[in-house]
Amino acid sequence: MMFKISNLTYQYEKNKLALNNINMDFSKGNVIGVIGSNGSGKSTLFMNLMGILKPTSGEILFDEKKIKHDKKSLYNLRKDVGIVFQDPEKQIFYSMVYDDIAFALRNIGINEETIKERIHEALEAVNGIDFINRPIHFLSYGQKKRVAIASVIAMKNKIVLLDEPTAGLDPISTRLIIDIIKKLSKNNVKVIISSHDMNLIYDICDYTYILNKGNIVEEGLTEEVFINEDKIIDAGLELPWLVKVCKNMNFPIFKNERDLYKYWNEKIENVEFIRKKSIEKVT
Ligand SMILES: Nc1ncnc2c1ncn2[C@@H]1O[C@H](COP(=O)(O)OP(=O)(O)OP(=O)(O)O)[C@@H](O)[C@H]1O
Repeated sequence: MMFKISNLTYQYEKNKLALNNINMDFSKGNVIGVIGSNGSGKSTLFMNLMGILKPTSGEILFDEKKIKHDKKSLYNLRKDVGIVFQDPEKQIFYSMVYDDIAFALRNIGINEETIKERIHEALEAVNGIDFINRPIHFLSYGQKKRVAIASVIAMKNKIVLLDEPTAGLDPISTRLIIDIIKKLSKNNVKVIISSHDMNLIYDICDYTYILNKGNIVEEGLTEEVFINEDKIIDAGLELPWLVKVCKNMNFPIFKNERDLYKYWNEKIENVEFIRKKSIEKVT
């Protein structure tokens, strides 16, 4: 059950390509990152994947079949693929949280009993069970975003697209979202994240694509795509802080903070050991 994109081009206006002949294969990772600066084409890509936009040329294969844009095909596609838009307001259809999450589930014919269970489960997962009977417009931006994520969790999609999942969120909510993404991945849901938050991508994606003005300029295992700093800078991005620190300290490049501290503490202990030994020798 996977997306494969070949030679996808998308054009909103004449003489300007929002996506220029791109190729992607989402079987290459479990949590896939798509990074790029403002206007690089990330949202356009996601809207093509959801069938909201139709490729100008090239094709998107899902499960080895070309995506079709008739009502029935899109209905089937969206049973498997869910999206959380950057702006949670875009995703709200009903005034009450419960009904809003229930909407998509009712749409695919799930019974009310199961819907109730799924809504509880999904809201628990985003730490938002308190919102269940609240009107959505009473919620803050970050709370709305969590409701939007609960909606896709409740759908039990096989693939989830997250457009800037942590933009505008405080550190606690950001950590919560990271945990949710890790949990989804553990449950074999493929997660595709678009972001210009390099730290987020470095932390959770195992495979990453870099978009620059509609072109894919780099792709690979996440640890490897950040090796070429010039390409990152050229794409209007920056290195994740961890990579920057490791690089400038001439350390090996670590994938997580814990390994860096472990390495540093061992180094310090070593230095301490040598210092003690040298004192022993002298005395
Ligand atoms: N509805 C539209 N009509 C015309 N041009 C558009 C439209 N939407 C996007 N574009 C153009 O397409 C290009 C890609 O935009 P897109 O929104 O996909 O970028 P993005 O990477 O998601 O940006 P951001 O990080 O700001 O969300 C930009 O040059 C943008 O100006």
